[in-house]
This record gives sequence, C-alpha cells and structure tokens, in this order.
Amino acid sequence: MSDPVLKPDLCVIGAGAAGLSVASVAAAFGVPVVLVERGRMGGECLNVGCVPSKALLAAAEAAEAFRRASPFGIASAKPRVDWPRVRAHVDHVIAAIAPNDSAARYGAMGVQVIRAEARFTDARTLQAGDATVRARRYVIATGSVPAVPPIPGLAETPFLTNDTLFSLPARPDRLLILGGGPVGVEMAQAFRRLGSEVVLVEQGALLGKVDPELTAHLAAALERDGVEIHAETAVESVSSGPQGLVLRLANGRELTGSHLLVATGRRVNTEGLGLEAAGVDVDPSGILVDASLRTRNKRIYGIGDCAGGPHAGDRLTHMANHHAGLVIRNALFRLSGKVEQVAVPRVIYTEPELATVGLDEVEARKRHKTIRVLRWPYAENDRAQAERLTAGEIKVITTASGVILGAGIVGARAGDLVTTWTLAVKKGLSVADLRDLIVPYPTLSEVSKRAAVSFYAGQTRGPMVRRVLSVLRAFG
Ligand SMILES: Cc1cc2nc3c(=O)[nH]c(=O)nc-3n(C[C@H](O)[C@H](O)[C@H](O)COP(=O)(O)OP(=O)(O)OC[C@H]3O[C@@H](n4cnc5c(N)ncnc54)[C@H](O)[C@@H]3O)c2cc1C
Ligand SMILES: NC(=O)c1ccc[n+]([C@@H]2O[C@H](COP(=O)([O-])OP(=O)(O)OC[C@H]3O[C@@H](n4cnc5c(N)ncnc54)[C@H](O)[C@@H]3O)[C@@H](O)[C@H]2O)c1
Repeated sequence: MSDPVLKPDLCVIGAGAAGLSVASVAAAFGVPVVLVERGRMGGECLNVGCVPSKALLAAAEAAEAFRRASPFGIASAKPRVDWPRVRAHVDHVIAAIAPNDSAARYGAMGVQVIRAEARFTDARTLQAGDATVRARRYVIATGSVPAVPPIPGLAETPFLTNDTLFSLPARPDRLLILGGGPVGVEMAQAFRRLGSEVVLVEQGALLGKVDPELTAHLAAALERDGVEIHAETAVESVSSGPQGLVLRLANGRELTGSHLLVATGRRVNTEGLGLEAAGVDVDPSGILVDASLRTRNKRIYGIGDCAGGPHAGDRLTHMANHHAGLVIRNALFRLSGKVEQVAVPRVIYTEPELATVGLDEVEARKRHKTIRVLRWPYAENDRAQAERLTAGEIKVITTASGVILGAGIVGARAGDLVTTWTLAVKKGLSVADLRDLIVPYPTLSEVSKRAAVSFYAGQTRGPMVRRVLSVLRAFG
C-alpha cells in the first residue's frame, strides 16, 4: 500500500538555521509541520559554517595568548599546536550544539521530520523520498553552496572549501586562500595563528563591502600576524606540480602553497528542487522573493541563504532567523512585514573584531545633505588599557541633529558592542539617548558612550552655553 499523502499546514525544506527556526516556532503554536532535510540537521552554520569557524578562531586566540603574554608579566612562549586536538575541540563544540538541531528534538516538538531529498512535482505537491506532501504553505530554506570561479586549471586542482576545511586530517603547511570576504579573512587569521603560513589573494579590496577606514585596521592586524595579503590581484590560472599548488597572478607573479581554500562567495542551492514545476522563479542571486519573502507562487516562501533578489538581504544566520520570523508572521498570522534592510549588524570575528550596522559614511552622504562623523579610540578606554586591547576605534555616523544613522567598530568585542547601535538605528535614537545612558565602568561599552558624547564637543566652550551658565549662576 502506498503511503498516504501528508497534508500539513506548513512544509519546510531544509533544516538549517532558517528552516529550523520556522519549524520550531510553528510547532510551538501547535501548527502541523513537515520538515524535509536531505543532509545533516543544522545545515551549514552548525556543521561547516559559523560554529566550526568560530571554534577554530577561539583555538587560534588561545594560541595567540601564549605569544602575547609578556606585557602582562608572564613569559611568552611559542605555542605547541596539536592539530588532532584542535580538530577534536571543533568537533566537540559542534557535538555540544547538535542536540538542539536534532531530528529527535524536533520530533519531540511535534515536527514530522523526513530525511530525504525534496522535489516539487507541481505548484501544490512535493515528493520527499516515499512521502508525498500537499501542504497549505511551503517554505524553501535550502541554503547555498560554495561558488567556484571559472579560473583555468582550478577544476583539475584539488582544493578546499568550507565543506572540507574543518575535517582536514593535518594542518596545512602553507595555505593559499582565494577570496578576501568574511570566510577568507577569518580563516586566514585562524590558520596563521595556529601555525600555517597563509597567503590570501583577493581580486578587489579586502572585505570590499566594508568602510575601508575600518578594514585598514584589520588588514594591518592580519599582516602583523604574518598573513601575506595580495589585494586587487587577479589570478590567471591554477595548477599543481612537484612544488605543490601554484597560483599564477595577472601581474606575472606565482604563489605556491600546500593547500588551497576557495572562499569566493556562494551559489544558491536549488538544483533538483523542481522550482519550474512549482512556479518559483530563480536567478543567479537566488530564489526571487518579494519584501515579505513570497515567491511568484504565493503559497511558497524563500528564506535564508537561498533567497535572492533585491529584498532578501545578506547571507547570515541572524538574517535567516529574521526571515523565519517574518514568514511566521505572514504565513501563520497573516500579518504583513518586510525584510529589515538597514538595522542589520554584520560582524567579522577576527581579532580585532569588525562590526558594522546601518549606513556607512559614503551611503549616509548620498542620502543626507549634512552628516556628522563621531569617533572614539579604544586607547582612550580604561578597560581596553587594562586588558591591553587598545587597538581600534568606533566611528559613528549621525544626522546634523544627532540622529544615529550607522556605526562601525573595529576592536575587541565589537560584535557585542554593535547591539547598542543596532537598537539605536532600528529605533531612530539620537546621541542624546546614549549620552543619558548609564554605562558600567570600566567596560568597553564606554567607547560607545564616549563617541556619542563627542557630538557635543566644542559646545562646552560655546558662547551661548557660557551665557546660560552665567545667568544661572546669578541665582545662587
Ligand atoms: C565558513 C562560514 C562561516 C560563517 N560564519 C557565519 C557567522 O559567523 N555568522 C553568520 O551570521 N553567518 C555565518 N555564515 C553564514 C551562515 O552559515 C549562513 O547564512 C546560514 O547557515 C544559512 O542558513 P540556511 O538555513 O539558509 O541554509 P543552510 O544552513 O545551508 O541549510 C540548508 C539546508 O537545506 C538542505 N537542503 C538543500 N536542498 C535540499 C533538498 N532538495 N531537500 C532537502 N533538503 C535540502 C541542506 O542539506 C541544508 O541542510 C558562515 C558561512 C560560512 C561558509
Ligand atoms: N562573520 C560572518 O558573519 C561570516 C563569516 C563567514 C561567512 N559569512 C557569510 O558566508 C557567505 C560566504 O562568505 P565568503 O567570504 O565566501 O563570500 P563573499 O561573497 O562575502 O566574499 C567573497 C570574496 O571573494 C572575492 N573573489 C571572488 N572571486 C574571486 C577570484 N576569482 N579571485 C580572488 N577573489 C575573488 C570577492 O571579491 C569577495 O571579496 C557570505 O554571505 C558571508 O556573509 C559570514
């Protein structure tokens, strides 16, 4: 007897950050949900993305602490890196988090989890292994895969991507990295600090989407670590020979290495999904969605990394979660909502961290006639001095009247500090709101407050203020 057709309210395809968030919230509201996953539960972030990369960076920071101990009065030492144990640490962190994303946990929540490849057969029907699903609404959350550039010789050369990097049996002696985006930059620092030689090649500017004033701090830190950076450099061909892997650059130089990591961006993961049968449009940017994440087929949403077009926003785990929240509002409660475009924090988890939110200086100048740029250096912060974390600065962009438009922070724990500014941008707060905030001493958060207060610099000497003070003084 063939299996009956499943008729849930919601069918979610993909159990990564995006799909899991939708499924868990829908199940919490008692909505019947089917979740289809063909690979590992947890998707990219848990298995080959955020979690292993941050665990590796943490190991790298631990190694670096040995080298940086001497200013604290503790003898510095060359750390002995035991690669199998570093790998075990990364695997341990993944294993510690994995139960949260497991099929067993989702089953217990009431989600019907199907471990199979999903494919639409028409606009209302999906096949997943033996199961046929006719759901009221579908959510496609199939993520992305590494995009490999068409460089001559690359396809014939063994190379790594984030899918294979975290299971390397041995530490690379000399790692060539193609791509200076978040993956390339974070992994350059991690592997360098863990003892590999690292050479990074980027065709444009390092972290090209970020304010170059801020990335300059990070580039300098990477170079201090010993990462060899070739920005604005095109690679003409790749080959492997007796001396290892060779990148031939357009400027005539050759770079050699033992391993090559390709970190040149992502390609949407929609092959074999039957999108044409489903009436869903896709282009190279991803599944085309409107501002509420609906596809051309109004019963089907596209969320997370697989969503494309002008409305989807960045490929980040917190954006995947944000998308999931919008779909819940829209599909379950019939409430409208749009993808957030401005109050979106972005963080590079290197040392120093680099975090941005809202408009940068260039974008703000395009949209506003007059802006103010406020800055505060980490070196002027007592906690930063105590911890010897004095490298970095905060740069805040406001309107002429002090409304906060955006902020960029390069320095220790920037990824945590940026939340205050995200709230400010989201709620349209002004520097006066931060000026009046009590911030604990001594914390790095004071960097944020000092930047906000610097808006008023000069006013203490203003003739108007002085006049008001002298009038008030007359009253005793
Ligand atoms: C090295 C690295 C580090 C990163 N670090 C960060 C970070 O620090 N912070 C951050 O915010 N973001 C980070 N990201 C980005 C983040 O990992 C992604 O934005 C996020 O994981 C996307 O989640 P998703 O659910 O959209 O997709 P995915 O996690 O890719 O999930 C998609 C799932 O769909 C499944 N699937 C695909 N097709 C089918 C099908 N036909 N049938 C059934 N199942 C299917 C896949 O197997 C997969 O499990 C990083 C990315 C990388 C590569
Ligand atoms: N901390 C974080 O939030 C974090 C960390 C890692 C990854 N991610 C996300 O994962 C996704 C993938 O990151 P990514 O760094 O691979 O992609 P990306 O698209 O952000 O950056 C890729 C970089 O590779 C360069 N490039 C492309 N082709 C090249 C070539 N032929 N030669 C040299 N350089 C080339 C591009 O100019 C670009 O700078 C992104 O969406 C990113 O936001 C986020």
